[in-house]
Parts: sequence; structure tokens; C-alpha cells
Amino acid sequence: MSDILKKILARKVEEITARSGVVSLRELSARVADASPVRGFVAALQHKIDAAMPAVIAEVKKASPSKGVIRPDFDPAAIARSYESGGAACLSVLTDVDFFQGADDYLRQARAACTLPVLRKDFTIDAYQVYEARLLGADCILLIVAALGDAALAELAALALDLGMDVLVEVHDAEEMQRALVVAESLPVLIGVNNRNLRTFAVSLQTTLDLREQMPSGRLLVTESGILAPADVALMRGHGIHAFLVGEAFMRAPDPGSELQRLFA
Ligand SMILES: O=C(O)c1ccccc1NCC(=O)[C@H](O)[C@H](O)COP(=O)(O)O
Repeated sequence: MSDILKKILARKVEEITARSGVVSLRELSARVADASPVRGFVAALQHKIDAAMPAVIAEVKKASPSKGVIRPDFDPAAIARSYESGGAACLSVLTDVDFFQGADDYLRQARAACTLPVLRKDFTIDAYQVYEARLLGADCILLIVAALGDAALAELAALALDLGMDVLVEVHDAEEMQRALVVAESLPVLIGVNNRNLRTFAVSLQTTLDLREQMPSGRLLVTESGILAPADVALMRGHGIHAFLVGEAFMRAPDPGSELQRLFA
């Protein structure tokens, strides 16, 4: 496991301990009955793909460990509206505070400002965070294979699906892809390949092209990170990859939705 992932996960353990001291898992799970209805995340991606359009998960991200502050004038509601007008299928909102300058409230604000389904982009390692995500209004959670053992990966995915959310399972290499595919045999999870190496932060789109070989044909695959130019989109689409998770390229543009249209024209 990379050092940055170790640091982030250690912080997550502290956060879960602190939060569950205020509201217990039992209390939190009891509140789920009153949660707002979910918006279908995978269905929204599939809808675009069925219409022969790229399915874009547009990220709402102020900062990252590799790039520092990306968007100083950060207004999640305005960004969400811009993404919706630009044709995004879904949103991804960073809620991690310490490493991405995200916030739970950014997810609430972004979701309330549009009709798009929203991924809670955080480092989920515990059932507590899955209930939290559902109560925040998330329509999908991220499970990073590198952060979880096999049993935890399957249990957290099953819990999220039980609560009505979709699950994006993220892999970085061939071994993680094998582990994700085992889960995908029994649970309807979405698989994403992150092109960013978490040790070096180097990004290579070749990662997606290599790992896609392991995917059973016809399965939806999301390529994540490092999509910066129309040529990157064309490369992926030329290899049958039509679902994208994009952050930085949009966040650096004055109008993120217009940049989405330019990139995916
Ligand atoms: O972006 C980072 O520095 C980072 C570091 C450690 C773990 C995850 C990290 N990024 C999260 C992401 O996966 C990206 O925000 C997402 O895929 C969008 O990537 P990009 O289009 O390159 O902003």
C-alpha cells in the first residue's frame, strides 16, 4: 500500500472513531429509513451509453494530495449546475476534509443544486461510512480495492447495495482487478480503473487499456484520472471505453460544464 493511502486510511480510522462516539452506528443505521430516495447512478451512466454518448462522472474537487489546491473559487452548487448543463451523467464529490479539502456539506449542496446522481468520493473502510453516505444523499460509494481486504470489500459492497446505492470498485493493477472481478461475480458492482499510481502520482492511460483486457466483454468499465484532452477521450473510446471520471481538467476551467462539452464534443 502506498504511503499516501496508509496516511489517509489512518486518518479515516480516527474520523470513524470520533464520529461514532457522537452518533453510534446503531443510531445512524436507524435513521436510514428516513433517507431521501436514491438516484440511479449506474442507470444514468448506462442511459448515456445506450444513446451512444460518453458517460461522464464529473468531479467536484477543490484540492488533491498530488496537485494541491486546484480550484480556489470553489462553489459546489454552481459547479453541479454547470456540469448538469454540460451533459454530465453523474457527479463525484470529494468529502474527505484533510487531504482533498472536501466536506460532507459539499455533497449535499451539489446534489441539491441538480438532478444528477452523486458518488461520495471518500475512503470507505467501515460500515459506519456506508450509512453516513446514504444519509448524506449519496447515490453511489467508492470502494478502493487497495484499501480493503477481500471480506471487507464484499461486505461493504453488499451493505451499500442493500441500502439502495450503487458501488464503484476501484482498481490500479491486474491483481486488484482480479479481486474486483471476484466481487463482481456475485454483486452488481461497477468497476473503475484509476490511471493514477498512488505511490508516484504518475498518471498513465495505458493502465486502463491494459486492465480492460481482464474484463468480461460487455461489462461497463470506468476510466478514472488523467483525462485532460479530447485526444485522451478519443483514445479510450477507440478501445471501447465510454465511461469516464474526470476532475482536474474541469476544475481548472472557468466554466466546468463548457469544458466538459469541449473535451467530449
Ligand atoms: O488525486 C490525487 O492526488 C489522489 C491521491 C491519492 C488518492 C486519490 C487521489 N485522487 C482521487 C482520484 O481518483 C481523482 O480525483 C479522480 O480520479 C479524478 O482524477 P483527475 O481527472 O485526474 O482529477
